[in-house]
Amino acid sequence: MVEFDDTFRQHLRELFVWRRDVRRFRSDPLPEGAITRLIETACLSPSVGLSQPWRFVTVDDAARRRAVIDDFRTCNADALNCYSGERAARYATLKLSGLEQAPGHLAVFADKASDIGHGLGRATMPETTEYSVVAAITAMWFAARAEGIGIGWVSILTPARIHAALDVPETWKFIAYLCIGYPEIECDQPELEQAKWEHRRSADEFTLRR
Ligand SMILES: Cc1cc2c(cc1C)N(C[C@H](O)[C@H](O)[C@H](O)COP(=O)(O)O)c1[nH]c(=O)[nH]c(=O)c1N2
Repeated sequence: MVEFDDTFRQHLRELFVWRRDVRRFRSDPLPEGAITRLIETACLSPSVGLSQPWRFVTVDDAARRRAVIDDFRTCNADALNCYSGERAARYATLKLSGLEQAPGHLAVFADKASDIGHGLGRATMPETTEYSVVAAITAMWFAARAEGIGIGWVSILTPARIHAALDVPETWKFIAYLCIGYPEIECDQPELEQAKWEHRRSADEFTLRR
């Protein structure tokens, strides 16, 4: 039996407050085995029917990384073109990935074909496979922060191009591309809030009572 005391709960709350999406990384490498350890923690996450549908691809090959970076550049330029006026000018100032600097690159997929879990919980909601993978990524995000390691989620990418660049099975659905490394700074405010792109709202705004 493990008990968590008030001090632990306070630290846990601080972990939630101080976790950030990191786009600015220091160049020092991650310690040996750090990403493996984070993956092991992620694998403790809940998953529909215990299906464990997460699939991780560590990307070290320079040519594959280059293909991902090139795709990000194309997608980010296209995204900029979707805005106009002051919003476009603000978008152009945002740094939306640390792909060039991050020492670790990790792609995460959901295996839609696996029969682990025997389909439990997925018959009416097949999308719970993807939800399970997102739950694992979130766990990894917090576990990393607890070690002083930053993670940045990059979604300004074309799934088909990531598939091709990484040569993974057809049945794997692309969920996330994560940049991993030590952050340049630590902060308790989202970078997009600092950049005045959007602000955090109170939980009341998102809660209905019935
Ligand atoms: C599914 C998903 C996808 C993305 C993100 C997050 C999530 C959950 N975020 C990070 C996002 O901008 C960030 O979480 C919010 O701005 C809040 O900041 P903190 O995570 O609290 O620092 C993100 N950030 C970024 O710079 N480029 C990106 O492509 C993405 N994509």
